[in-house]
Amino acid sequence: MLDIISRLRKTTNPPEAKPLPDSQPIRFGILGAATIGPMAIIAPAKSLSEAVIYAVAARDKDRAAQYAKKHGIEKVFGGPSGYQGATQLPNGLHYEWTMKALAAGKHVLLEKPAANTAEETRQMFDSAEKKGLVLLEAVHYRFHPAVHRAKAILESGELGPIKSTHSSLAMPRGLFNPTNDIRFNYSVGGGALMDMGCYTIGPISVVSVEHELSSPQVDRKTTAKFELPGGITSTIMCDLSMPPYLGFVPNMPTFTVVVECEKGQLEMFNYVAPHFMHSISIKPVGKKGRVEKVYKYPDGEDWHSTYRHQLEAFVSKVKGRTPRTWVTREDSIKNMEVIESVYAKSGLGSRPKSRYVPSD
Ligand SMILES: NC(=O)C1=CN([C@@H]2O[C@H](COP(=O)(O)OP(=O)(O)OC[C@H]3O[C@@H](n4cnc5c(N)ncnc54)[C@H](OP(=O)(O)O)[C@@H]3O)[C@@H](O)[C@H]2O)C=CC1
Ligand SMILES: O=C1OC[C@@H](O)[C@H](O)[C@H]1O
Repeated sequence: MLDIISRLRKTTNPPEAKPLPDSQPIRFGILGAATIGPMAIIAPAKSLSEAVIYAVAARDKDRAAQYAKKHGIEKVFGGPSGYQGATQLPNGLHYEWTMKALAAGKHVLLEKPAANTAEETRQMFDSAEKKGLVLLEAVHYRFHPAVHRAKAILESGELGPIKSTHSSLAMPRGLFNPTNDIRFNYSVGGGALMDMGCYTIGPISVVSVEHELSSPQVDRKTTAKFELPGGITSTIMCDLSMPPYLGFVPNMPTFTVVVECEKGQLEMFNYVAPHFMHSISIKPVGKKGRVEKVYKYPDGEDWHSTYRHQLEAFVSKVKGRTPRTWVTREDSIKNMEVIESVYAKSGLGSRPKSRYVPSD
């Protein structure tokens, strides 16, 4: 327990990094005075010598100014040059503001899911490639050593070939307000599948879908079954507002993946935010099981969050180095294709395409 508190404390309030003598920090401008900002980029940047949160832009300048003051950000709105972008806007605005940032010559760290459609995602990556800029969808958990370890166990053959996977991501009712949270707002790209389902899928074909709706086009909860190459089946469940157990006992958030293999099972608890706490339970058939926990890379710290590893990778890429992990153009496009295929199968349809038309 003390370990968890200590990690949490250092993750949210990390020691400040000193500038490097031979490398200029990359200056970031944040688009949106967003809730996720402090955890996803502001705190991580404090402990990275090569990143500075330099500017924040918001629709309401006063709000941006308050946010800047609270988080020690120098510029409000920022200028057209000299900093890179991080878009923390609702999903439906990712395309417009990423295209604008790329057009202004900025590298972009883009919140998940990449956009409302696969076609918009393709266009953003085309634009970034044309201009030689870095664009990364923030699928942050993929950068954490615990997730690398779980993958390595599965790839080692210890548990044999994968037969099926089941991933559940669910938040208790009351955490997000259905009347004003972006997650429940169709016009800005809401839906459980967009918000949390985007973490659960890969290059897979949907077989069946069930949704529970919070409004006519917004899935509060989605469960879907997929088929992967090699006869592997995969199910996902994502819920923005789990009803209380027995009608009154609040649920804990659920972030679990279970992988059934021919020679055993791997279950990872909290794969989305493993830096707080996680466990990887390995249960080989007929043998004693074990639990592994991996909080750090050999050259890292146990309080380095998924977001901090992600930011480090982004900065490395911008600086021309090769990051340990990357989320590719193909990953992001495929993810959106699968999300759209699930919405198509359920009849809800894709989230609305952006009306923004890029000028070049
Ligand atoms: N990586 C992660 O772990 C997480 C990622 N996310 C992702 O980050 C993004 C932002 O999420 P979160 O911080 O929770 O969102 P917020 O509710 O804080 O909204 C983010 C920003 O979006 C703008 N905004 C809010 N509502 C509207 C609206 N109705 N129309 C237009 N703009 C609006 C506001 O910009 P302004 O400040 O200009 O008013 C706001 O600051 C999403 O894409 C989400 O999927 C979210 C949580 C966790
Ligand atoms: O990590 C996350 O967990 C909760 C979600 O609602 C959020 O948007 C997501 O990114």
